Amino acid sequence: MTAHPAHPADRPAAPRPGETPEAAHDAGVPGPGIEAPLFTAHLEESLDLALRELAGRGRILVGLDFDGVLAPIVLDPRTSRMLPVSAEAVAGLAELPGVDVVLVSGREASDLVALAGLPAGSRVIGSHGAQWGRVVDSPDGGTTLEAEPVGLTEEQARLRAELLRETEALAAEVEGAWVQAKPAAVVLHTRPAEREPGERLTRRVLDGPAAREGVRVVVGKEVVEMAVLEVTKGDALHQLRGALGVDAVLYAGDDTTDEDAFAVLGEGDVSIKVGDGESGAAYRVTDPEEFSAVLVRLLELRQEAQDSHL
Ligand SMILES: O=P(O)(O)OC[C@H]1O[C@H](O[C@H]2O[C@H](CO)[C@@H](O)[C@H](O)[C@H]2O)[C@H](O)[C@@H](O)[C@@H]1O
Repeated sequence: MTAHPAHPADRPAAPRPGETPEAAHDAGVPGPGIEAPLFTAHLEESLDLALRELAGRGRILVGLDFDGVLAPIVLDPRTSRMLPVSAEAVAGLAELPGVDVVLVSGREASDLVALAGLPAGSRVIGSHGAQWGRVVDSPDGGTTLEAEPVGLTEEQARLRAELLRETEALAAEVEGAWVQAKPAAVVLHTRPAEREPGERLTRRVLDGPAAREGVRVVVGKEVVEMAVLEVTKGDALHQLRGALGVDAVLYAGDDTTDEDAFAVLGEGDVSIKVGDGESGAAYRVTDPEEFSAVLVRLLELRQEAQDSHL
């Protein structure tokens, strides 16, 4: 597998001209404590170099989208699971000194924590930036989420209730389509529906409830998110990096909402688009499997950088 630079013009997912196996680094080599991935990925040299530079910085923030990045896309979001290699690499990174890990997702923070099994100390930003939380040790020996509830004004709560009612009424007409209620948003899911009825339904929802004043609309992968709060993953990531005072950030995402996060990154940061589609990210990998090799490589490089400072 090969990682490719992403570009606003959406470069095709083909091997780099002239790339040789010698030029590529074996990113499938596991770091200490990580079992060998079932595949060997060759990260593009420029991505490998960027990861090496990032790993050598003082304090770093690793920001990760969940669906389509850590967990492959599936029909039913309740059955999503992180790839085991990614889960181990994320846990390993979270335990290293000077590394902050944050999951940044459209999902609810509690949902993320339940699905991701993150170690204590990890952070979560759910609902596209509306919910901030932290995984902490719980008295029973496990972990739990510590998070502020999402606060809506009366007007926002009313709008959310109306969006839910209207969207559910429209979705009921299309087999397979369903509606997810989130603390600050309503989401239409069309992945399980037939393609044409699903697309017609998406248009009806965009022209109907989504067009209401005060609704922030994001069209993602077979989803239409209608939020009643003005938040973005980019604002949240920017705010968190400032609060932590980190020296550099890695952010990886696969969907439209992740573009806001890529946009707030700068020199010395690393942005990675996972999968197809236009992107402002600097690098691209093909899928969550290939991205797991990026995480393993970052873990390995950070451990190396740490050892060399001993
Ligand atoms: O920001 P993300 O972590 O990427 O979350 C965005 C949405 O992800 C989920 O939906 C997506 O993944 C589902 C499971 O693979 C898939 O069935 C759906 O079609 C995808 O759009 C989640 O269900 C949404 O709530 C998130 O907003």
